[in-house]
Amino acid sequence: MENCHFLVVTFPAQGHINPTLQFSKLLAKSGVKVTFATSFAAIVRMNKIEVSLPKNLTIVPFSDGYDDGWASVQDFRHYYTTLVTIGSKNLEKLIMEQAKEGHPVTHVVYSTLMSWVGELIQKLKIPSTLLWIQPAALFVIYYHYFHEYGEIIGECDETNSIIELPGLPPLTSRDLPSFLLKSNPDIYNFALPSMKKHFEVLEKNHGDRPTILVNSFDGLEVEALRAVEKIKFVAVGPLVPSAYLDGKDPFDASFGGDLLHSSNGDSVIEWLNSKDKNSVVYVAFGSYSELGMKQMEEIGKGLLQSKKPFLWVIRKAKNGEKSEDKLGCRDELEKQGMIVEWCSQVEVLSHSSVGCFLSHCGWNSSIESLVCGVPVFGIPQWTDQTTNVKLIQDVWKTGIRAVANEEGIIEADEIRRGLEIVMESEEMRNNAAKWRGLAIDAAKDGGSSNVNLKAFVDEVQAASSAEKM
Ligand SMILES: O=c1ccn([C@@H]2O[C@H](COP(=O)(O)OP(=O)(O)O[C@H]3O[C@H](CO)[C@@H](O)[C@H](O)[C@H]3O)[C@@H](O)[C@H]2O)c(=O)[nH]1
Repeated sequence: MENCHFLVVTFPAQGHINPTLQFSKLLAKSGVKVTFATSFAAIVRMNKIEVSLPKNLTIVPFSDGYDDGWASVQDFRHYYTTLVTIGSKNLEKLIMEQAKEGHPVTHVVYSTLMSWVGELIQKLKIPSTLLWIQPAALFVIYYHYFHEYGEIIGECDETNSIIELPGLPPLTSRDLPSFLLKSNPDIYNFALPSMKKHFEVLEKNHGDRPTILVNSFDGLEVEALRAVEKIKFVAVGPLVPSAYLDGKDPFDASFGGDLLHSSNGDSVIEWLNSKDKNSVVYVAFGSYSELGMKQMEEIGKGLLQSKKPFLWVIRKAKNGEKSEDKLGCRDELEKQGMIVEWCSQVEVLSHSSVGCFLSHCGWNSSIESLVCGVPVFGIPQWTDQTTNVKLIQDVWKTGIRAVANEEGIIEADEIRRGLEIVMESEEMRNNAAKWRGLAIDAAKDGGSSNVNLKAFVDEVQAASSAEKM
C-alpha cells in the first residue's frame, strides 16, 4: 500500500502519546506507511522508542517552540499559543519535506487538543481524521453542549439537577467534564474554546458526517457510539500494547513512548511476585496531575489504615521536588508498600497480585484497568476524569468514586473504606473480568476494532486512489 502515507500527529504529553503511538503501530501493521510526529522535546525524552516498532513506522519530531519541554512551564496558555503558531509552521515544513523525499503524506490523523492540525491540513488540501483519545461519551457530551443542549447542560451546572442526554446515562454536574463547569472560570474560559474548535474544524473540513476514530470498542459504549447521527464513530481501541490483549505479539509489550522518568521495572515486578493474588493496591494519578500535600497525607494514612500492600507512583513535582520526602508517615509507608517514581503501568495492572487501582481515572488508566480486569477506586481530578469514573461506577460497574469532604479532600477513613469495598467486591471483580474478555475480543483478528480499523484504512486508500485517477 505504498500509495498511502499516514501522518499521525499528537500533543506531546504521555496520556496522548501512548494511545496515538499504539494506534500508529496498528496502522503500520495493516501495511501502510506511517509517520508519527510530536514535539522535538517529547521525542528526545522517549527512552524506549526502539522497542517493537514496525519497520514502516517512522518517528519524526517537529519543534513546538519549547525544545526543552513544556511540562514544567507554569503558563500553559502561552505554551498552547506557541504550539499552534510555531508548531503549524514546523509541521507544514515536515509535510513538505516528506513530499520532497518522495513520500507525500496522503492522510493526516490528529488527536484531541490538536484541532489546529486539522486547520493546517485543510489549507494544504490533505484529507484528515480526528483520533479522539477519550471515551466516545465525552465527545458526545461536548457535541451536545455545542449543538442543541448548551443551555440545559449550563443549567445543570448551576442547579446540580439531573440531565438526560441522548446516548448517555443520567448525569449531574459532578459527572460532567470539568471543562464545562463555569465554577472553574480559568479552565472554562481557556479549555472550552479549544474543544469548540474541534467541532468548527470538523464541520469545515468534512461537512455533514465526519468519521471520528475513538479509543474505545463497540461493546463498551454501545449507546454513545450511536448517539449522534451526524458523527460516524469508528472505535479502534483499546489502544494498549497487544501483549496485554491477545498476547499474540509478545514484542509489543510496552507503549514504546515513555517520556524519561526513572523506572524501577525489575524490582517492582519482583516485589509484586512476592505478594498474594489480588492483594495489592496500585496507586497512580497519571502523568500530569499533582495532588496537594494535604491529599497525599490522607492517601498515605488511608493506605496505612487499610493494612494492604501497595505500590504507589509518586512522580517528581513540576518544580523537581519529590513529594514523598515531605510525607509525615513515609517510613511507615515504606514498611507496608513500595513507592516508585514511575513504572510500566500496564505491566503492573496485568500482574495477578494487583487487586485494586486507586486512580485519577484518566482515560488511558481507565481503559487499561478494563483490559487488565482490575477494579477501580476513583479519585478524579478534572477534565474527562469525572465522567470516566461515572461510567466506571454506573455503566461498567467495575469500581466506585471516592467521596470528598467539604474542602474537596478525600480523607483517610474514606480511602480505607473505599479500598475495602472495592477489594472485597466479587461483583466488581467479575465485571472487570467480563470487560477484559470483551476488550480482548474486540482487538483480536476479526474482532470489532480490528475490522473497524481495516475498513477505515480501506476507505482512505480507496479515496486516495480515486483522487489520483
Ligand atoms: O507510573 C506510570 C503512570 C502512568 N503510566 C502511563 O501513563 C498514561 C497516563 O494516561 P492517563 O491515565 O490517561 O492520564 P494522564 O496522563 O493524566 O492523561 C491526560 O490525557 C488523557 C487523554 O486525553 C485524559 O483522559 C486524562 O484525563 C488527562 O489527564 C497511561 O497510559 C499509563 O499506563 C505509566 O506507564 N506509568
